Amino acid sequence: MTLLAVRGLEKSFGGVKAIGGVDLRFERGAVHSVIGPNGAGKTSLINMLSGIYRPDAGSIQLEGQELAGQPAHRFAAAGIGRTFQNLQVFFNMTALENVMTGRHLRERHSLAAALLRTRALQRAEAQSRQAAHDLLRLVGLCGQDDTRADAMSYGALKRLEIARALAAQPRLLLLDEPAAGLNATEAREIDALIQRLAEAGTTIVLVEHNMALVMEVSDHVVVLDHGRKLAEGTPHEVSSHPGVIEAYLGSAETPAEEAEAAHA
Ligand SMILES: Nc1ncnc2c1ncn2[C@@H]1O[C@H](COP(=O)(O)OP(=O)(O)OP(=O)(O)O)[C@@H](O)[C@H]1O
Repeated sequence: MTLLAVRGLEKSFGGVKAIGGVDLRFERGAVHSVIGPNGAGKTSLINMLSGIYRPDAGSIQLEGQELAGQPAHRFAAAGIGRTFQNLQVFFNMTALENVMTGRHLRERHSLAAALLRTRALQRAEAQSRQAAHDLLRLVGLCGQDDTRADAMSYGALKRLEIARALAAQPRLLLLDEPAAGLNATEAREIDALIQRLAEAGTTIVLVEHNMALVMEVSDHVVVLDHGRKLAEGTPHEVSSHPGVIEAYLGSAETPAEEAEAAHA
């Protein structure tokens, strides 16, 4: 069943058409990847899917709810979460506190409740701590609740970023290059984590240059080139698509070659 449907999406910057009329469907519980050569429009697309950029035209519907043109907090409230290439982590806070900041997106308390520290608020805080603890365990950061972010490795911070995004309990999670800068072992941990999330029912949209990860984890791959959808299908279908091979020849290795190189 379709969770997110995108129709006729367009975005230009000056004379550059970053996204030029793209239609997409993201199915519930599946892992979708968006790939393409540098400048293809991947970041522009996920910035629109998370409400950071306002599209020039087109529709973005989450289970029939129109979100195009709404502010970013509406996308979050509707159930779209995301991670960022440049980590959105508070380095002077512990891992647990970082994850709790993500959960606060969903919580609403009155000023009076906060000032009086009502029992309901204390209960909510205890639940929030427990949920953050569980998420750290889920992403493989068990035992690091009280570790300050500035003492964590880059690989651990990438997983902390995912835990922070999950704290808002998104139905659809946009992952912006979660494996960038990671070694092969750390990338495999991200691979396993994505599979666990999808099995638990979270729909994933992955933007990633690590083709080994994309080929391994995706149910469905969309290939963008010059702001347009060049191909889509299973990893096998897109990696043998002549147009995709041609698009990659000018800039980088083909998806299949990149996947092989990443495995080596
Ligand atoms: N904020 C912006 N201002 C001006 N031009 C932009 C902006 N964002 C993107 N572009 C342009 O839109 C086009 C698509 O860029 P985008 O960053 O979406 O591609 P990408 O596929 O994410 O590339 P990469 O893989 O290098 O991150 C590029 O020509 C880029 O220069």
